[in-house]
Amino acid sequence: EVEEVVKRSLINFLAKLNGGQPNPSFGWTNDTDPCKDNWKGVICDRQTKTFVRRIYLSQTNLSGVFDAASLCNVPPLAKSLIHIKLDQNSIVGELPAEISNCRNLVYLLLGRNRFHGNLPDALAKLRALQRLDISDNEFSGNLPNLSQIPFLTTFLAQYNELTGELPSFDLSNFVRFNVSFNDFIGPIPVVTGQFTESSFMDNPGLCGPLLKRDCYNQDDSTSEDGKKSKGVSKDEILMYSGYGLLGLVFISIIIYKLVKRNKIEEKDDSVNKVASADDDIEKPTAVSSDHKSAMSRSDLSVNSSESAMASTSLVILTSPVVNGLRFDDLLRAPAELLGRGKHGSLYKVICENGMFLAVKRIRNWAISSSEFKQRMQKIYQANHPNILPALAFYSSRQEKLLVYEYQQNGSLSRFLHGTQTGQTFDWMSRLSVAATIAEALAFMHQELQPDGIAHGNLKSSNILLNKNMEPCISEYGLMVVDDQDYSSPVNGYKIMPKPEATAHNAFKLDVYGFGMILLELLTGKLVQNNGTDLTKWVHAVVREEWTVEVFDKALISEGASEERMVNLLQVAIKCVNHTAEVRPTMNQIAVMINTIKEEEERSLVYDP
Ligand SMILES: Nc1ncnc2c1ncn2[C@@H]1O[C@H](COP(=O)(O)OP(=O)(O)OP(=O)(O)O)[C@@H](O)[C@H]1O
Repeated sequence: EVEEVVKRSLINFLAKLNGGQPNPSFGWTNDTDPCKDNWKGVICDRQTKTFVRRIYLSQTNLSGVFDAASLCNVPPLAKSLIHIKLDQNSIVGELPAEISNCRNLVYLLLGRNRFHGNLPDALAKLRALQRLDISDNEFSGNLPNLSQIPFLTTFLAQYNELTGELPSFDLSNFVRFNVSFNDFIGPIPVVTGQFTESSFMDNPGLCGPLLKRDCYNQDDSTSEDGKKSKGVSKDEILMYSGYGLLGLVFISIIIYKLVKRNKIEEKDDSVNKVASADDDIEKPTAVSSDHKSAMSRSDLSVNSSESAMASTSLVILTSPVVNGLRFDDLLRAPAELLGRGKHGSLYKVICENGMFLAVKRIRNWAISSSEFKQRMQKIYQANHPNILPALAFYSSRQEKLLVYEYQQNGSLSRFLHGTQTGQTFDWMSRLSVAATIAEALAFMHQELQPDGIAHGNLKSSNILLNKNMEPCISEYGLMVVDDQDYSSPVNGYKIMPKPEATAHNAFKLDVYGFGMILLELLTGKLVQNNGTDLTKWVHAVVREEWTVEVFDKALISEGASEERMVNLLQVAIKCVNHTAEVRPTMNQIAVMINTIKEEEERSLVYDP
């Protein structure tokens, strides 16, 4: 059931929208449940029906105020809400700054109402926002810096009284954009492709080639002799390009010298930079994760033209942690290579503010930048607490960078197989880890099924333990599973399913990977064990008869329930079935594991 506090706040929210009166015809009442009792316009998550995802109250004769605080200052609601649609009503008042606490909002549609006043600056903090419609209201003042919102693709603000300059939107990302019929001034953003004058019309102060209004001559449109000046003269262009050329030569010389010096210094320096210029010729050997090298600073690890261009193009997703971080900051920071796989390298990077980041660098991934961005957007929006979110990303044709928070407690693989930990990993903890990962994956699969985005590389080294020792799945969706990936062993697993190229099978491949993680948890054995294949071995042992031999000795000596270990083993065996089609879905798996976990919990309560 939906939490009581959420229910109360929703009822309060609707009463304010309705001019202070509760509206019984909407069915939002104290004695009913928002998710189970058909509250008008309330849509909840499909799986558990316990959290409110969308509020759709378009065209419902609402004429009160939008009390954002009663939605967004209530943490569970603020976290779960992704859509708010209130367009085509007669809502009055301002848009409160509290809206920025609903940080997972993807749609905010407020068009065709009677909102007035300034838009809160905090609106720009809605990092997940994709569609913002404030059109046909009476909003005034300047726009917040909405160009900071990485995935905004629809912005409709026509028919308001907005003033000031437009933020520097990158219109190539937009599907719909309209700021016409306002009082904006200054240059319009660079317009590519589909947008025409109609997106900007009726703003007398706007200028730019599209509007046939020259921005250079806005204030001083006539020269002394009364003729219209043509902006920058030919002579000036020649003069400036001369300076530019000279500058370029000068910079190239400096760079050449620095690179030379840097290379000499690098000879004895075992430190790896996130992007060293000669990375391509480095031998592709994996460096063990406990490789500890002396850190040193290097301020030239990428050619300057790339870094200059890139300094603006790191897309920051979660602002508070990495705000202001630039691509070239990353390249310059001291870094330690943690691993180099078939698909990319992973670096531990120390930021200037002392924060540790993990930066995944993927080269030559044949995916266009816009496709990649869309993919990141989808994953970011799915948003589950046990999926490690990327803090930022960068994409160019040659390489993609993903920035994650570094997890000091390492991976599940290290925890299970590492010798140094000295901590016991008991049965209940293993079962909880399995249940948590299963649930998180089931959630992600459900959210991302329509887009065909599976994890693609699920294994115990991609399950990280956060500071509370809870498992978090990292690198979700960084691998597009294609024919080739199926035919060659991924993850170092010996037995791989036959080539199956559909997106559907990418999800089944995750199920296989999850099954292998279960086997690791149960047996305590490494997946890649000098040719001894874990699934083959497990199958062989199991074929004989159900036997305790397969289980980790630590679990046996702890006295873990054999019955429940066998139950979990059966789930694992279903997951690693050679025929992808007969493997269960992650949702079914999550249910099975939860049942086992509940039985375990009951036994803990009742057993003396
Ligand atoms: N955010 C992170 N914090 C701490 N350690 C991490 C983080 N991400 C990955 N690691 C660890 O760094 C090591 C190297 O990671 P990397 O992703 O390169 O290796 P991999 O998962 O074995 O291979 P690949 O994912 O390329 O198939 C792994 O042991 C992994 O557990």
